[in-house]
Amino acid sequence: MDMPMTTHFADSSTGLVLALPKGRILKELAPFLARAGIIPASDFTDEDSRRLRFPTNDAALDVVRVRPFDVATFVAHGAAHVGVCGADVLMEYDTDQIYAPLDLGIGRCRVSVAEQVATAGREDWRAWSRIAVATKYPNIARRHFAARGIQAEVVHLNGAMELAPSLGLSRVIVDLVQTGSTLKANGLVETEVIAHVTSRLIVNRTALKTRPEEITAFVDRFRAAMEQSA
Ligand SMILES: Nc1ncnc2c1ncn2[C@@H]1O[C@H](COP(=O)(O)OP(=O)(O)OP(=O)(O)O)[C@@H](O)[C@H]1O
Ligand SMILES: O=P(O)(O)OC[C@H]1O[C@H](OP(=O)(O)OP(=O)(O)O)[C@H](O)[C@@H]1O
Repeated sequence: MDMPMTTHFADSSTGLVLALPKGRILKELAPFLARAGIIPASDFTDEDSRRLRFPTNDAALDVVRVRPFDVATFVAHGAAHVGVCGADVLMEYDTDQIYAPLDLGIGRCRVSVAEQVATAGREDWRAWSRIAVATKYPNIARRHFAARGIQAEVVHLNGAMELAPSLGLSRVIVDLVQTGSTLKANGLVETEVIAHVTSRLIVNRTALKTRPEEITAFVDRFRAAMEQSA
């Protein structure tokens, strides 16, 4: 993703900031945090709390709770030193400022192409030079179709992609699929898997260079918590 990359580190006398995604990953992540001995302030899991930054039982670690895509933005800019996000977000964000040392094995799903059951297999769009694609992953979609010599005309949506084909907004969608029930409920069928997705622990590369002991200790703490659950 093209963006000016500014790094905003507080000096190294301040603690680390861990960016976590609100929503479904956070629920799956909770046992890992507990096993890693990270206990955020009690209102962290309170959906009604308006607080966004939370101290933890470790005076050298604060947690911030942000939208899943924004975890990558906070970590890439160094506003957070470490974070957790889906591989889908990393593929879309596509920056060398983020290092992803640990696959947490949670948030398992795939990024796929889907189309209407009614049209699937009738006209082969694979021979077309352009195709309209509804997605919240414009970069992934463009790259995927470009590799097949097809120009993706992206309709950028933030949700409810499944409505797009039946309402004439696009021919196909690129979205996350886990059980397939959302596709099925909306008359769609998965036609190609672009990538398998799990959540990753991510690290800002500059922080890894400037604060190697702290960051390595943090990654090791997470790795140990994962091994305990294996
Ligand atoms: N059905 C699913 N099964 C498993 N993992 C999923 C599924 N949907 C999303 N994920 C993973 O969880 C991450 C966050 O998805 P989630 O649906 O919680 O947020 P979102 O709807 O993308 O966020 P926002 O509120 O910003 O729109 C995704 O980036 C992906 O890695
Ligand atoms: O294959 P399934 O098991 O049906 O899961 C896939 C659905 O999960 C995600 O949506 P989510 O539930 O996160 O809602 P969202 O539209 O708010 O992202 C994704 O965008 C799909 O719509």
